[in-house]
Amino acid sequence: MAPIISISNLTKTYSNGFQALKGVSLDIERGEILALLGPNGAGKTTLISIVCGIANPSGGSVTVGGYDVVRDFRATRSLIGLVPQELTTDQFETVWNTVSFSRGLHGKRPNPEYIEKILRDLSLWEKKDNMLRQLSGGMKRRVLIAKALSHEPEILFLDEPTAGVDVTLRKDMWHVVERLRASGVTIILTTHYIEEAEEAADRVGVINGGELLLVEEKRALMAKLGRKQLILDLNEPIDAIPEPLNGNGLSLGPNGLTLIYDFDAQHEQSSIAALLSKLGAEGIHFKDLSTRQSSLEDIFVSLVEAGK
Ligand SMILES: Nc1ncnc2c1ncn2[C@@H]1O[C@H](COP(=O)(O)OP(=O)(O)OP(=O)(O)O)[C@@H](O)[C@H]1O
Repeated sequence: MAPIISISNLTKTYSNGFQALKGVSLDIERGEILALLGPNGAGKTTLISIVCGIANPSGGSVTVGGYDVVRDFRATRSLIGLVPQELTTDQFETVWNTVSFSRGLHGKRPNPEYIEKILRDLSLWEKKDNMLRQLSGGMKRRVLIAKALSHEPEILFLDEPTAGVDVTLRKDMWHVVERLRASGVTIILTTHYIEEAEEAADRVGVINGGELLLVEEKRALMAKLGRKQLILDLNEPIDAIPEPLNGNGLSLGPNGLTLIYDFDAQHEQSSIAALLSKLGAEGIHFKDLSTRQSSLEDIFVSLVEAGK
C-alpha cells in the first residue's frame, strides 16, 4: 500500500537564513504510530508544520493521502488533525462551541453525537458549557486534542502532547490514542518523554540538527543498538578480575563487590553460561544476579552525541 505521508528531500530555511531542515525523506505508513525524537531545536515542529500546511517548504515535497501539501492544501489539511503545543483559541468561547466550530472549519457537517463522544472520551463532558478561560491548563490541553479530532481525521499529529500534563490526562490521552489506532488512524507524535515512545510507538525516528538520523522499527532498533548488562553481586570482594577472564567485556564494580558483564543482547546467549562456569573455576561465587537492558533513552543519547 502507498504510504499515507511521503516526505521527500524536504528542506526549510527560515527568513533569517537559518536552515532548520536539511533534506529529510520519510514515508509514513497508514495506521502506524511513529514517534519523532529529537532535542530542543532539532526541527520537529518545523517538519510537522510543513506537513500540516502551516509553514512552506523551501525545497523538496510532501504528499498526504497522495495530495501535495502546498498545491492541494485543503485536501491534505482535512485528512490531518494537529494537536499543537499551545492553545490559540478564543478564551471566551465554550468548549462545545470551540470543538464544533473546528469541525465546521474543515467543511464537515455537524455531528453532535460524535462531538459528545470525543468530549466524553477526554473527560470534558462536564465542562462542555464552560468558557476556555475557566479551564485548568490540563483541561485546555484536552480541548486541543478534542479540536484536532473534531473532523474525524485519518492522521493525527501530537506535538509534545504530554509536556507538563498530569498522570490522569496522560492516561486518558493514551487510551484515546489506542482507540484511534485501533480504528486505523495514523499517529505521529513528538515527545521528550522517551519512555512514551518506547511504550507506544511502532517506529521511532531520531531527528537532530535538521537531519533525520534514522527511522526504524522500535523493536529492531532496540535489538540492534541495545546492549545488555549482567550484574553479579559477589559473596566476597575481589581486588582484580582474574587473568583468564580479562578482556571478555567484564568490569569490576565499586569496592570489588560486583562484576558487570556487557554483552550484545542478540548474540552471546551461550557466553553467559561459559562465563559463569569460568567464574566458578576461579573460585568466584555470587549471591545474586540481575540484568539491565539499555533503554531507548540510552540509544537516543548515544546517537545524538555521536552526531555532534
Ligand atoms: N520562524 C523562525 N525563524 C527562524 N528560526 C526558526 C523559526 N522557527 C524555528 N526556528 C529555528 O529552527 C530550529 C528548529 O526549530 P523547531 O521548533 O522545529 O524545533 P523542535 O525540534 O520542534 O524543538 P522543540 O523540541 O524545542 O520544540 C530551531 O533552531 C529554531 O530556533
